[in-house]
Amino acid sequence: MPRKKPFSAKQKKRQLQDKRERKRGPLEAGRSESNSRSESRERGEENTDTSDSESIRPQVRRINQQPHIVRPGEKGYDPNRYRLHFDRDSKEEIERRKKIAQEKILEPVTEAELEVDIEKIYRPGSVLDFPKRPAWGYEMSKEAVLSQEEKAFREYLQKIYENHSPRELSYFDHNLETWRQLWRVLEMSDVILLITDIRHPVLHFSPALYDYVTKDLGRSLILVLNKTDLCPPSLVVAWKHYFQTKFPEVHVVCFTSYPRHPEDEQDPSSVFKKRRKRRRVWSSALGPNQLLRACEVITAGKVDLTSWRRKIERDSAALCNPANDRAESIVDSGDAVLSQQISEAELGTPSRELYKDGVLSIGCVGFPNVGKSSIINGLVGRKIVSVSRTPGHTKYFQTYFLTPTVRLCDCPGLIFPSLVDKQQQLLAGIYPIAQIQEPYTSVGYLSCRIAVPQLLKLSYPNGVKNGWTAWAICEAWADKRGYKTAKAARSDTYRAANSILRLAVDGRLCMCMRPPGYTQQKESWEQHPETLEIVAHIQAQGHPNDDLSSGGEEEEEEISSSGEETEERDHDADEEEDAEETPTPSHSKKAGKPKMSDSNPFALLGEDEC
Ligand SMILES: Nc1nc2c(ncn2[C@@H]2O[C@H](COP(=O)(O)OP(=O)(O)OP(=O)(O)O)[C@@H](O)[C@H]2O)c(=O)[nH]1
Repeated sequence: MPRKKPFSAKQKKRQLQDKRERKRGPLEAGRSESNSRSESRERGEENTDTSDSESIRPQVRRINQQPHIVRPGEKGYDPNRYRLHFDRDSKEEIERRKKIAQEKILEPVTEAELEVDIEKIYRPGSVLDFPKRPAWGYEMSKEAVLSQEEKAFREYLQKIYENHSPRELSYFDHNLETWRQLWRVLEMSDVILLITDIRHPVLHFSPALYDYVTKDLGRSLILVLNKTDLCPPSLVVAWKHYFQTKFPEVHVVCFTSYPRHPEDEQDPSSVFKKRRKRRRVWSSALGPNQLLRACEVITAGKVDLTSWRRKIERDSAALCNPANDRAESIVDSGDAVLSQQISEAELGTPSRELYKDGVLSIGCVGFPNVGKSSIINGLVGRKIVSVSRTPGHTKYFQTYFLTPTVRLCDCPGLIFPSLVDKQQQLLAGIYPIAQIQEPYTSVGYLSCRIAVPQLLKLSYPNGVKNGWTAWAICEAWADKRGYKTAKAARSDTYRAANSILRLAVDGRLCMCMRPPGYTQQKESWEQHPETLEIVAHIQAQGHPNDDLSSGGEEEEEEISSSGEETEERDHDADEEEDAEETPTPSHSKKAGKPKMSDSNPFALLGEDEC
């Protein structure tokens, strides 16, 4: 018998990789075959001195694979087929950007460059559409429906790539399975909540989806400007007006799951503080009342929403009376939230009747990481959906009954194609940071827009005198945090870059985009009656941290070296878990004090909307 040839781990890895590539569809194979193998090598080169480069390489490859679609129960079924999937950059492109990051001295951009117009990035009416489900019916076989969808999806991608070069295109989702989730949510929802992050709302608002929902489906669309705690009230007001003017059929609601005081964002030391979210935080979300009001306007009495109103009143009473245990009050009041698995047959077609069985179905749709799951928790008043700072955490849609007449549906994050700068997308948190192929350009992009070296209190690293490059910022942050490579004990710039990007995505290094003309009219937005009213309201309610000891809603914690290390790992799913283990402090002392969470200051923005 011939002797077995030795087979190294590296060869085995290559063999598995080739096998996976063979399984991929022709479109994907054609596009990425040339650089797929070099990808891991290139990541290796990039991180030869990065201790965790080995573990990152397979992740980087994984995110770029088009999943091989096999049904549950069949051989080769891939439970991770809903993962985010984008086209990837070539090795040459990455090398080019890395060189620039090392050499180019960063210059701050003007304030006006932070302004973004949706027309420029989405080109409404162009091929930058989202894939729509081809017409189907129950008389068609499952195979026929699937193959028709696959064909339509291939054509959709082809059209985009025929009209735009990969360099000008944003990252967008190439995974048909994720779009299928959106189709299901659209088919079963009466109202669509399009959730956006207030720091980059135009990035997250697809005009194609707006048109499809309001015109083709004849449904209502509520735009949620979420995470309003991260941006000054004047900017929230300006964005609200921008969307209402451009998209007249949209209902705008402002929301935050973690209310905080505007003073906090001016405090540079807050960069070094980690906001730890505690169990009771969900009950203090700002916005449920306004969302209810928008739904009341939309349904115009066709659905009985009194159970939702009663729930909000009860939750608010429970919050004002901390002696009540929140969980008990929910169970006692019969508000246990039922999650529901929906079968294909139950979904119905887009033309299904509105408010079927007297139930209002609300579909929560949006980019990854905009806070869809957090909004669901905020509406329910407690954690029912897991939340993570890693985008793409929600993998498949799930429905929950908020009350017997209101059903919520959480959709996985979707990335619509656009022409927005990829760096802006990365800073908006669409891509798992641990899997970014080249993070330095994003650090440079951020540093041209906010004063990163000052905010992080960085000193020039050895040999740097003439100004900051993105690379030097990462080196200085690595030196400050003590990030060293395992092999050569050099400054671990790759890890430092990841750390800076995490701070940006979390909002501790906060970059906010602005609507066109905002800079010129900044003062008038700051003096806008709606802004002044909101500021006065917030100030009258006091600082939310005043009652931290009483409510246990959040706590700011200095980042320690080791603490950040835990955070650096990509396995940060379910960030609430830590907090759940932390005992909730007693809340007897300041129970009577008014809280910011008692009412939503953004409710002042409009009678029926914000
Ligand atoms: N500051 C702030 N952070 C928020 C708010 N809502 C959510 N977040 C944070 O944003 C991150 C993403 O929240 P999720 O609710 O998991 O977002 P998602 O849209 O469901 O994300 P996917 O599962 O990727 O689709 C988490 O780190 C949350 O803590 C908010 O109102 N304010």
